[in-house]
Amino acid sequence: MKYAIETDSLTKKYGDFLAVNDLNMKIKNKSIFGFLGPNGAGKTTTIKMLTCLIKPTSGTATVGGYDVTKNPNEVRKKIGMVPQLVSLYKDLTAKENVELCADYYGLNEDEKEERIPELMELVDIKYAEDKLVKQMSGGQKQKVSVVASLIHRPDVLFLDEPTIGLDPTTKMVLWDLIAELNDHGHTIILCSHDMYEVEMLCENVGIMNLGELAAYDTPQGLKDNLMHKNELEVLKKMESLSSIGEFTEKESDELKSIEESLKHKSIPTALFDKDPDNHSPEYLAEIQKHSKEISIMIKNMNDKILEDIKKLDVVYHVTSNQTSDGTRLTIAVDRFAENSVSNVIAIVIKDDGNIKSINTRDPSLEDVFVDVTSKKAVDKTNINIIDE
Ligand SMILES: Nc1ncnc2c1ncn2[C@@H]1O[C@H](COP(=O)(O)OP(=O)(O)OP(=O)(O)O)[C@@H](O)[C@H]1O
Repeated sequence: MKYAIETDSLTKKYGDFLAVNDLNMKIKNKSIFGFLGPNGAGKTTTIKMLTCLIKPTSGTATVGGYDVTKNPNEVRKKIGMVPQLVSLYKDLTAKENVELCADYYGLNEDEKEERIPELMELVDIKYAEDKLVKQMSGGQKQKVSVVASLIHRPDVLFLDEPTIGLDPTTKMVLWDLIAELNDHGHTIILCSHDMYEVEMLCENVGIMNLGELAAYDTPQGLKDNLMHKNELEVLKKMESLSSIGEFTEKESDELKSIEESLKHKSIPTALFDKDPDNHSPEYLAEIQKHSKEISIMIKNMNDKILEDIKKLDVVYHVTSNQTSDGTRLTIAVDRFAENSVSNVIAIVIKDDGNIKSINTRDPSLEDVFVDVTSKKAVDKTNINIIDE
């Protein structure tokens, strides 16, 4: 079998609302597949159809070679699911939870005796098998969940944000585990908002947006497709007051404390870089008095630069963030358009010479995600909830 999962025009409507629209997707057997998309994109609805929790409105899907509508019981034997919110019995021990799951799948005593310790060893949770779930940490519970989901040796394992909320070390242990499970021949469907996790683990990635499969490729293939976009990052120093031209400069020892107090008010602070030791108390008092106006003036300057940059037809999008040491402009420009980068830089320099650094970088999976999902959702506030 080449594909663990194949969908054919798979569609789900909640009332009139199309949650999944005509999904055609193939997931290679024994691969790790990253399933991405913004909140509400339709991932969970798709997974629910593939795991036979809800029925498609139209279209079909096969999982492990079985049709989800015609042979749901066969599909259920082929799959395991680790939900986002761990669903274990809190008053039972880890081992008791796993045994319950084994009973659900009809394993006999010999099978239980063989598989439970084996899996507990594999995910390194055997040491805590007699601990009550309510006394376990998030990472320990997640591992018990994984053991429970694997007890019937499913071909296809669905993991819904398996590492959310875990510390970096436990995350790495789970990443190793996911790779190891894949080495053991399990196909893994990984829903995650962690781009690093997806990029590191997944052979292929599908990005859902507004109920449709908006992109599907290897992580590198997705990034290559974005190569026409070049990300330009400009870090501007805090503007000096002299560049705004409102105040005179004289010496003062109070400079640092004023700078600090302005910092706490989240107002740009490096207003003093012409000659930092050269400000009079009157001047500094004046700064404090006018700090609100000053920050508005600086914002207006930045807005003007942004407007000028946006007018260039080689620019896809611009964002501006205030950081503790200046303004960070992130500008996506057309890499292949003539002079695209230099035209943008010319505007930034002309309007404001306070440039600290300018860098370009290649697209990341996060850039791909933003690009693919930038189509905005319609207002869905009036949609009725349909119980399934
Ligand atoms: N039972 C339901 N009744 C009505 N609408 C629903 C129902 N379940 C989901 N939806 C809607 O279907 C759309 C897709 O939801 P879904 O849960 O599949 O998204 P998702 O991609 O999993 O999002 P998230 O990342 O937030 O979990 C959303 O707009 C959601 O509001």
